[in-house]
Amino acid sequence: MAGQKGKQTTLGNFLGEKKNGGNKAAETAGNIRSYFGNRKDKKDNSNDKETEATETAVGDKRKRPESANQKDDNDETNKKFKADKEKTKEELEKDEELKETKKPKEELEEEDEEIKEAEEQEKEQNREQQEDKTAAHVMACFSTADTKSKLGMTWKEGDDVPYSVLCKTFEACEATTKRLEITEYLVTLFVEVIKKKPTDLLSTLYMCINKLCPDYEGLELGIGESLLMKAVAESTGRTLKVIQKDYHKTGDLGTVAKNSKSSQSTLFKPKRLTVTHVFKTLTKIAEVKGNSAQANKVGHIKGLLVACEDNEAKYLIRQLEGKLRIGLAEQTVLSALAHSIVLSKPESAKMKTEQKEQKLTYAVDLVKSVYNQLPSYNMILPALLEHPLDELKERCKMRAGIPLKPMLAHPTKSLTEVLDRFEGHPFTCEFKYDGERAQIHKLPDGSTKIYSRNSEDMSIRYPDVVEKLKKWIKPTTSSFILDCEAVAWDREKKCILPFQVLSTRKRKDVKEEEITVQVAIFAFDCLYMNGESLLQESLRTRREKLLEGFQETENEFFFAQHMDTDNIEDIQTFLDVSIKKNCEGLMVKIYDGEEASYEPSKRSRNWLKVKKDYLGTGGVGDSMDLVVVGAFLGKGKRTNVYGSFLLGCYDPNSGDYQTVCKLGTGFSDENLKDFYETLKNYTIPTVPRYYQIGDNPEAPDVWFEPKVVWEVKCADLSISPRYMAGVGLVDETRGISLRFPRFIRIRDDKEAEDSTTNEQIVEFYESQSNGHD
Ligand SMILES: Nc1ncnc2c1ncn2[C@@H]1O[C@H](COP(=O)(O)OP(=O)(O)OP(=O)(O)O)[C@@H](O)[C@H]1O
Ligand SMILES: [Mg+2]
Ligand SMILES: [Mg+2]
Repeated sequence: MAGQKGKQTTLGNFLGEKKNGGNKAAETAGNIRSYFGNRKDKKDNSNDKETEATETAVGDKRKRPESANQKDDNDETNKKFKADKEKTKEELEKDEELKETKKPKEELEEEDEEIKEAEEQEKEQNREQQEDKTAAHVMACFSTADTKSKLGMTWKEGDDVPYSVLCKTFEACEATTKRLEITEYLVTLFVEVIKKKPTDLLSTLYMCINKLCPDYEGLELGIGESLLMKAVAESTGRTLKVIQKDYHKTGDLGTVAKNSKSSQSTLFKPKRLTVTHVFKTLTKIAEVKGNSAQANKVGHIKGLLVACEDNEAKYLIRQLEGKLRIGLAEQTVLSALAHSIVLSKPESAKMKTEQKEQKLTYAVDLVKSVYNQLPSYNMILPALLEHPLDELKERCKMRAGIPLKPMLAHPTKSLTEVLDRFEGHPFTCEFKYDGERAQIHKLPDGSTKIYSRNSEDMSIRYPDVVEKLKKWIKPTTSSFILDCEAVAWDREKKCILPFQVLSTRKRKDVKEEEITVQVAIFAFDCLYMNGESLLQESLRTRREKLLEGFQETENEFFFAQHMDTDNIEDIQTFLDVSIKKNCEGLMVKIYDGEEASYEPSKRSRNWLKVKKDYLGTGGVGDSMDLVVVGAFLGKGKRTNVYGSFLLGCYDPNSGDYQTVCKLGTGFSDENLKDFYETLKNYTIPTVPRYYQIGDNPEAPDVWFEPKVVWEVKCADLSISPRYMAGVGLVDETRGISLRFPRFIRIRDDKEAEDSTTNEQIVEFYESQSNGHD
């Protein structure tokens, strides 16, 4: 626990720290970095402080005449000026009169609240954009020279990229919490790779995000600890017992491997590792199947470990574990990639700072948006390396067969909240079906695929759906991507069955003749049709395409029920019907205009979910999906199983899990038995370094790897020194915890990294009618 406290302090130091770059550009970077540094504890600062920090960041931009910010400002002023000019004198006088009439205090407070909320929303939306712009500004002034020597990038042009260079970059990234600094390291690495060995860029990039291929290809690392410990022991000549003991002390097998290596004397020096060799071997390890798979894997791992030097063993082991956890968010990697493509082009050296900055901003927007539509580096990288940026969109178009990350919704607590948020916008209501998200693709060659919300191939899970799907398609429809929910379905009674029934369906090796749980598909969106992307179209248009291109088929395929009205009574009735029909509530979506476009991978405010269970509770608005990180041994009736559990949420910025509550209710005896059996496979000897556990005197009896995700409801949320969720965002040292949490169900469609994030927990906390403290 002491280690955890230490971690908080270190974090604090980093946030305050400003690195000295030595030149002017670095100074600007320093200012901007301190803005980014504050991101993590954004909300624990007073508002003033935050505005000040933001202004430092934006300040530089405002001075430059052509900046995008200023243009926006001007546009706004012009619009207002025009509008004012069009008003008659009479109207203007009336305006003045209105201003002078004093409003009652409550009304003013309410307005204040509204303004605050609107501002918050806008801030959130602008934040990412602002970060991209700031990064572009810094990178335009940035020279990779200093960073290059720090990261030891001295290998010869044409040679393979050494693994040591990658590991030094990882080390530098791990030592900071600042996104911008991480971007600098990555850009330096990528630019160098592009210049010296562009064919190594793909493996370098995959190694940075610790993946072997796109998610839909389904090849994953994540070697069990016992196997890794065995390999470490065998390759270093230390006993397994000593390795285990060391692991218990540090909580990081990577560090144990590194230390074991340094205490070992080698007689002959094996050839230094290269990124491509390690990547290929990792792929082999992930692919090995069959009887002697274990021995085969250990063999490969040992082969790599023997050749490791310095900190290489540390990162190699972490890569094998499938958790690099050095704070490299995929968005940062994407933006670094875009920057390095621009900066590695010879013409960029001749560009003026401002021009370069524009080009960088353009590249980041472009690469991110193309990646959203075609999430495959295998396809994007060659286009980026071999062709002009301007051709990227044309060359890398969305296509059937490559799954998109689905658009997600924001929770709300009441229909009035929905009406308030969507005021002035046409919107549409749909039933919210309670099943599993399914993205259905039909490729031009006639084959079909079904993907989960995580882009996993679910075609083998739903062979029955794949088989039937041709009947639903009208002859004019050749290729498509549909966004749907698969729900358990009773063919006799012709009704939806609860989620629990669906979850009893087998996940693997499903044979059509053995299927006991039937599913029906409810389609609510059409993202692509006959070779054309529909993402930019409004929901109205996309729905039209859906209705035109498909036909409902009894017991198999339906269009999501919808109703377009803004009458609250009608919506209420529609909601009641949805519940009667075994749905969870409603999804309310903006229907027309730009905001009605489909935003892949985004939790958008243009889609709101209203769940019946949470209406009028004044509480939280939605359930949470949390990771089981530890357990307490049961007593009395629960002897021999775990009696209660410690749960955590995910911090995507650091890759850490932060504890959020202890959970002991909502389980059946059956559940507890099952969970004991499953979870005991994931026990680890000590609390890992990527768990932030706070100052809780009640430590669990066992710790688990972050594998199992449960859906949990709670009465409300409060600040607590015992838990760490969102620490630094609302309170400097304390986190947020769930009060009266209750187990709802397993979420085996979610991985630990898809669980509720620290920022979402903060949002839930802040949206409570009255926060407890
Ligand atoms: N008409 C609909 N439109 C969009 N999504 C729908 C619809 N009906 C059901 N869904 C499902 O609702 C999900 C969103 O709400 P839900 O609360 O179930 O989210 P979740 O799966 O717990 O994930 P998260 O809480 O992260 O959003 C979608 O991902 C989709 O699977
Ligand atoms: Mg759901
Ligand atoms: Mg949910």
